[in-house]
Amino acid sequence: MSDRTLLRVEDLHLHYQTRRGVVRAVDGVSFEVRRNEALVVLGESGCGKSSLAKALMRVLPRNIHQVSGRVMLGETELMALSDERFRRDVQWVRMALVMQASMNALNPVVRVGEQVVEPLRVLRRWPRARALARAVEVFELVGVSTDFLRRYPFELSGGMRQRVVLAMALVTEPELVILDEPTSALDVLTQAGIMNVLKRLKRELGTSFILITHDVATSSELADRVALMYAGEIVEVSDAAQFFDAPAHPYSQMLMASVPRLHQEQRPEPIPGQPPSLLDPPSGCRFADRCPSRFKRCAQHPDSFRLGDRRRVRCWLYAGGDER
Ligand SMILES: Nc1ncnc2c1ncn2[C@@H]1O[C@H](COP(=O)(O)OP(=O)(O)OP(=O)(O)O)[C@@H](O)[C@H]1O
Repeated sequence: MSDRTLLRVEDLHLHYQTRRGVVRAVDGVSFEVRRNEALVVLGESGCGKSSLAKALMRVLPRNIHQVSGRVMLGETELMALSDERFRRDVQWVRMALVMQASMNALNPVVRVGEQVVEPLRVLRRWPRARALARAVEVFELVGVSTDFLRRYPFELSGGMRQRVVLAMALVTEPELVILDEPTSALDVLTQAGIMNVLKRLKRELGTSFILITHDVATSSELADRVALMYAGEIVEVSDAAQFFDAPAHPYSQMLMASVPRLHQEQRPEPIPGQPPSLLDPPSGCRFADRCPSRFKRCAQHPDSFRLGDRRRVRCWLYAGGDER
């Protein structure tokens, strides 16, 4: 692992048990995040993005069928830690998660300042005054007036509540912050404000981010790297500039062609068809049914092929590269 690598995920699986069978929400996912890097995990609804975040952060529902793989945070092998050690040393300490719609999950009867310092009070046992002094710092960082520390969530707009949730994630100075659709419930202007805060945080704090989104426009704002998910797998992971300029996987190409753009002569082309069910995904390439480039070999499950230095594509078209 290069010393710039903060997180390395190898062959991560998260399968759920349901009455209808096993749902393979995360099905053999590998990627890495460097220090001070933002990786965007992009993909359509239901492809397994939130499940990936939950598996990394060990926020798991009860109906787990399988969770496996290797996750290294710095020198720490996370999957080998007991729940107790994980909670004490990693969760909210080195790695924080801003869950989807978490701005609506703030406790309505507790002042936001008290909520923001809770990780410090509970995990670090900081006295109240010291913790509140840190809250002032993080409020300034995320652009919320410190007058708001004494307010209740209902007194804040959606955008301000989202910043408060971000402040809560940052209060312990984690090395990695995972953000699951942090702007999807907000209007366009408020979304832009949050994205600007994230860009500034990345610049000023040196924190690494995993930003989960279904929205190509949002992803292009912050991304250094992009991992595109499809039906529980990562089909392409590459530098953001490469991904947006010259996407390699046929799904990446079709996704980019489906996005409306200013100054674009061609009309956006929606991708025909539907992703397969994760209950019983096809044994070959999961995108084959929708892929205009499919050929005989796509009936077999493709490996992830290396294409240049830090790019990998799960598609037989690239089988000439080094297999892994
Ligand atoms: N606890 C659970 N039990 C069974 N199936 C689940 C559970 N949680 C999620 N799923 C299923 O796992 C698959 C992946 O869901 P997940 O929420 O991770 O996707 P997503 O890409 O984050 O989508 P969205 O953006 O809509 O949340 C979906 O088919 C979903 O229905």
